[in-house]
Amino acid sequence: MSRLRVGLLSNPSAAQGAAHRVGRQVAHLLRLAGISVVDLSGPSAHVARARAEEVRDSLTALVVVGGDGTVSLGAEIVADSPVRLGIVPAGSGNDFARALGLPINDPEESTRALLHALSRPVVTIDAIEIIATGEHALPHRSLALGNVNLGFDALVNARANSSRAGTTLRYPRAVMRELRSFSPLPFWLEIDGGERIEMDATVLTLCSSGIYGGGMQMVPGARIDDGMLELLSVTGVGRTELLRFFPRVFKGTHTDLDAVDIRPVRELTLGLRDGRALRAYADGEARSLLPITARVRPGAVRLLADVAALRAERAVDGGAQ
Ligand SMILES: Nc1ncnc2c1ncn2[C@@H]1O[C@H](COP(=O)(O)OP(=O)(O)OP(=O)(O)O)[C@@H](O)[C@H]1O
Repeated sequence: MSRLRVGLLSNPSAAQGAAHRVGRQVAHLLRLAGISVVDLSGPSAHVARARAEEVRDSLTALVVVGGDGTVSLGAEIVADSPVRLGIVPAGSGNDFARALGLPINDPEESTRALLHALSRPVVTIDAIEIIATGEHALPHRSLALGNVNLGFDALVNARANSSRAGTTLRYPRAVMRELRSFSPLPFWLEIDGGERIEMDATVLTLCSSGIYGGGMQMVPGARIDDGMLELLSVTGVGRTELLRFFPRVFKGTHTDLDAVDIRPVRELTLGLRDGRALRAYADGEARSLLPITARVRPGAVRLLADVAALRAERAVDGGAQ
């Protein structure tokens, strides 16, 4: 038996229950490969987190089985520790896994990739720290690995998460419902500690991976390991233009439109000028109400994935298409 000890946290609610079965399969395969596996899954995210935090320092890696929400839960548990974060995509959207180029819907291939990465050099990636800064806000801090949604797509995310529609229809339906009543949001922003500026934006997203919403390539050039974030804003567009804009984001061809601006950012503080209650969403999960500060935490998470090999594979696949 190897001395490697892996904690496995599968989210029984991800992808409407499918992740639990995948978690059991991955645990079995890891054990067959001689890895000591401790199951940290729990009936709630809160219980699973407590179990994982209790044993964290005895682990080589924490493997999370679920979607983007479970990945960010895992990132919060291992951030700033030597424990590596392994990801088995088993959620509905799996956008962060897509950004990494991980195998999707293939537990055996996922396990092979984890075992391979255990013998490869450690790769670190950036995290995004989100802090509530409102005068009356309860102290709240969370981490995300993918993106923080602050505009139209935060409203869409809120609606999609509360929808009973099936996974494929949930997001497009929420887009259509939100579009009916949407008008640009009156933000104030302070970028990298600079002066306060005003911006009426439709879409406003702080990106590390740049991919969300089930494969939307919002910022195609974003990198998860460059110590920077990208602030994407879409301004000056009405509902009809926004409707035309959305299909383009799946190919990432929207970035040359005049309405779209992408700028590198390390830290962003923002709120709404009209004092409306708007909640930020990150990696598909509800976070703090605005105002918030969100900042990059360079190299905060050590990944259990051979990112270089995954990138090379993607380049070959891309070239072959
Ligand atoms: N027992 C549990 N363990 C871990 N997380 C849980 C648990 N029960 C509920 N959750 C919550 O499940 C929610 C959704 O998880 P996740 O994002 O992984 O799946 P998904 O929504 O199907 O996938 P995606 O975000 O990729 O579309 C998260 O808010 C997470 O906190």
